[in-house]
Amino acid sequence: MGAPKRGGTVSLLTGISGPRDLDRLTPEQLVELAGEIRTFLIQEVSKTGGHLGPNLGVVELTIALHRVFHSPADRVLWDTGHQSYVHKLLTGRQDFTGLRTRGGLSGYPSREESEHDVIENSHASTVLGWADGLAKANQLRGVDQHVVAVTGDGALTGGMAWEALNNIAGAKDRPLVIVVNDNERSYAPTIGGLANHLATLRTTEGYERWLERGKQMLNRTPVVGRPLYGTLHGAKKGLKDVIAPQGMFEDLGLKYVGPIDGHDIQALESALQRAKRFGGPVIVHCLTEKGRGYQPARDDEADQFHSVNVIHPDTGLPVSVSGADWTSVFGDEIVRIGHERPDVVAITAAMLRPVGLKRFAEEFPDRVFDVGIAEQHGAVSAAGLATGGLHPVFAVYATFLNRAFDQLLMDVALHRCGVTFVLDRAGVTGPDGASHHGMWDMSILQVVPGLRLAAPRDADQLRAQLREAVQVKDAPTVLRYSKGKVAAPVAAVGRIGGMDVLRDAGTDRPDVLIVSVGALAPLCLEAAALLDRQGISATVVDPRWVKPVDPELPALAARHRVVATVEDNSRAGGVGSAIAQALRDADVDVPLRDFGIPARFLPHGSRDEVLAEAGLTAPAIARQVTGLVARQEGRLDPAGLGSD
Ligand SMILES: Cc1ncc(C[n+]2csc(CCOP(=O)(O)OP(=O)(O)O)c2C)c(N)n1
Ligand SMILES: CC(=O)[C@@H](O)[C@H](O)COP(=O)(O)O
Ligand SMILES: [Mg+2]
Repeated sequence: MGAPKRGGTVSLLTGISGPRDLDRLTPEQLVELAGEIRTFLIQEVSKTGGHLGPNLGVVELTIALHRVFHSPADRVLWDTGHQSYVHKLLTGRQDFTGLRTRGGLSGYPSREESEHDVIENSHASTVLGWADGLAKANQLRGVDQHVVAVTGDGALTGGMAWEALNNIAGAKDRPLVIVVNDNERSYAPTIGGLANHLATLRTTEGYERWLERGKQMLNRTPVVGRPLYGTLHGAKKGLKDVIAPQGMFEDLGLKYVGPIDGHDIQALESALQRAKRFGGPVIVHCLTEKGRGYQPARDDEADQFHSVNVIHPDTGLPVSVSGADWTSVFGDEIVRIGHERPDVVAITAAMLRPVGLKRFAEEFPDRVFDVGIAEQHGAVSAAGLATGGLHPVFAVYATFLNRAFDQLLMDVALHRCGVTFVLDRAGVTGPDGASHHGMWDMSILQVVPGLRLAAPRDADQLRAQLREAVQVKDAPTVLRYSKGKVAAPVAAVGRIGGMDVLRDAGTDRPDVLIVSVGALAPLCLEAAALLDRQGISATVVDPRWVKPVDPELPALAARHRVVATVEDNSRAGGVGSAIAQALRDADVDVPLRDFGIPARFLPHGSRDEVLAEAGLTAPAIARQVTGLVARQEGRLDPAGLGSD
């Protein structure tokens, strides 16, 4: 029944090896367990970093869910999954020492970790789609299984959530429990009409509590109470209409239960039991508080500790302050541009601060649009803004642009709209794992006619290319840069066409042309130095704008024996592929080796660990290039290049 806690009392949490261990706990013990979990989260996530605020907000909700529903026989699905730490604690995973690091627990559900986990994708607004599909499968196959989808209020601002709700509401006989974890925030307060409507529903909070208390009171007087409760319950609908106007969920045809105090385990269990028995789709609207029980999180106006780095548990202050990052370089430059260009406006998909638009919003409050977690809408509305005479700059994480590809292609590019997309967290990000690596943008964007794509190598280039981008009025422009600290400045030693020469080979018949994309310039220069030690001469260029391929590049390649392209993007269809095609189109027959991320899902770990696993290290590149040259010339043994 659990190991002794400090001070000799027994820890309830360590006695939980699976959800069924919750069944034997008394209501008092459940409250005590919730306290232990909060203490655990604060102590452990402070050491590793992670989604502390969201998880502090779902402690009681997760306990109630796992008491009422029997995972994995029943399926409990999490939207985005960043709030699944408590779920992990209750399903046999209590070693958080390696959270989000190589070999440690993922920061999101993971099928590899547990049979209790289903959705690994950390892109928001997908849970209702998953649940709809699972419920349809169960109905078709006659599987007796409860499906529970937990979605945040923020995730409900995503279009896919409403596509799913439209389907779910259309099937009144298909059981499905939707839990809305309403903490009124995404990072910042959730925007839009939905948030306003949820607020209206919240005001009927007294109604449910009144009903709950009435039921308890009347149940205490069975002779009179029960018939009276039945009368009252019968009057409930009319009463509710008086106290609380019909909500849109009920207008859609969904049974609505709530709002429920999301920190009252008994109220939650009562509501979930009602939902469990309901023979069709039902919404349980739970009111929770992000960061609950941890004052530094509650005081954090920005995002209530949505995602923290390593912090002091007592104060919530960061243990170390990182240097200038790509995001802040962008954030400062877009403000300068904003002062010069009144037509420039900014768009964010519920991530104003994470993408660096806080200062722009402070300086130009009327010129920044938070569209909610709605990247598709962000892209289409950008086409509208451009058509209306403005120049939108849509700042978004590279991986989240994936879902707005069609809108970028068919709304922005087809209509030749001057929209600038600024992709933060491009390339390998690291701790957030497979669905967060921004490794696809330079592949999918290759097919967009007219689009111009830049990969700045350092802060100066980011500032310069951002300015070049917002000058383009008849096509989409894209800038993409990594997560975290900005790369060390790399000066050009010359220019060929639009390409910066970063290293001259020092001979008029160099062996290797290395095409360095974006932030990997230092890595490419290091590889060139290793090659030089082998007597292999290398030119290093940074194309700056990687799409379209610089017209001078084929001729430059023709003056070398081999070409190597190096990019922090999938190899499949990336910049290397585009350059290879340009060489073929120019009849330049020079062997090309494209270095990039293999076309597979990469697990979480540090950025350097994942890049190394992808073969993106200087020794690995130099070794392979040596082999290529050797094959060309029957020269040198690549083994002489040292280890990674
Ligand atoms: C498509 C997409 N866009 C942006 C994000 C970044 N993101 C992660 S969590 C989050 C806020 C989610 O808010 P909500 O659904 O209310 O959950 P809460 O954190 O409040 O529990 C955002 C915007 C994402 N995961 N997916
Ligand atoms: C869950 C989610 O999508 C984001 O909160 C993600 O964790 C972003 O992390 P960083 O902002 O730390 O890159
Ligand atoms: Mg929320």
